[in-house]
Amino acid sequence: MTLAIDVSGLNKRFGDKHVVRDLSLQVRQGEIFGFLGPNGSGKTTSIRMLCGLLTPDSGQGICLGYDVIRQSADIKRQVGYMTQKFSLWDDLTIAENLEFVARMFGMPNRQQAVDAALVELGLAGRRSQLAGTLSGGWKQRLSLAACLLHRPRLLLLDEPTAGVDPKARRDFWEEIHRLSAAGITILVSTHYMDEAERCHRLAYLAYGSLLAAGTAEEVIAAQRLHTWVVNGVHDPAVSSALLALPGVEQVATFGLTLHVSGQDARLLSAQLAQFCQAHGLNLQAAPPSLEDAFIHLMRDARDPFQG
Ligand SMILES: Nc1ncnc2c1ncn2[C@@H]1O[C@H](COP(=O)(O)OP(=O)(O)OP(=O)(O)O)[C@@H](O)[C@H]1O
Repeated sequence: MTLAIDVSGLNKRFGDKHVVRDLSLQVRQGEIFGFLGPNGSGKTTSIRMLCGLLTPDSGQGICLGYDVIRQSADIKRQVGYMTQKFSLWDDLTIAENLEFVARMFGMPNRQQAVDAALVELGLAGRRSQLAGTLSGGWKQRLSLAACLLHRPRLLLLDEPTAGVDPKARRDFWEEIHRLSAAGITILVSTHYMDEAERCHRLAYLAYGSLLAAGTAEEVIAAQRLHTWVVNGVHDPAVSSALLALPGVEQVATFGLTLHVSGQDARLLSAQLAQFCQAHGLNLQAAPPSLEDAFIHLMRDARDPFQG
């Protein structure tokens, strides 16, 4: 197993805000590693520190064989960064956008690299289309092609599929898995559970601290939750009534079903059975989901800026 990233004790402050606290993390080469957590939890800041785009205030580590503090310029050359916003030129065609980026990187054999990227990302048929006229999914594909032009070994994707339809998202993830299989390491920040489940491993951050890391299965198992699903709930008052029962630690609503979780399996099942029988509700045991695990993780996390 080769590690692409191995860092420990990374910290970053902006003014008096401690945005990333003692981050220690290992990412394997060729792995798709997801970063999840609420807005402002430090995902982007962490990712940028890991790959030399931002200097940590303290800490140490290696990325792609280079020191994250002293050799950040060497790391940056090997990184492709796809930001949240489409940042190419609307009034250039797809091919012109890629040619422009290739020139900015000072790449030799520019035309060849652009033609290869167009074919690899399925953009060849649209090479003369203006970028501004593309749908969200195609724009995202063009952004990906642009950040792969210089053949990076590490790819950073910052909420890459926000606002993109489900079919385009699925296609995009197929592409990401193809790149990972070719040995490119991929760090991706996301708020989507289905994307989190497509990552090989993930980290959950809240208020700058790493609360959990591992495969989705490991993150779920570490919470030691037992979950029951209560079906056909139309009355919002049911949720608060359930939350007040002994043994119930959290209730999450998914449409007309409620996921009720706690760590004490016997107490939880006895209380729920009694409640559901009394209220004529259907009750089924279910494996806890990643979202249940994340909600549980957040229960004990405190926002230091809110006191
Ligand atoms: N350059 C900066 N200067 C000052 N504060 C910053 C800077 N960059 C980020 N922050 C602050 O650091 C905190 C963490 O931001 P970051 O973008 O890393 O979070 P995030 O988890 O990626 O959030 P989101 O999910 O909203 O993208 C936020 O409070 C943000 O306002």
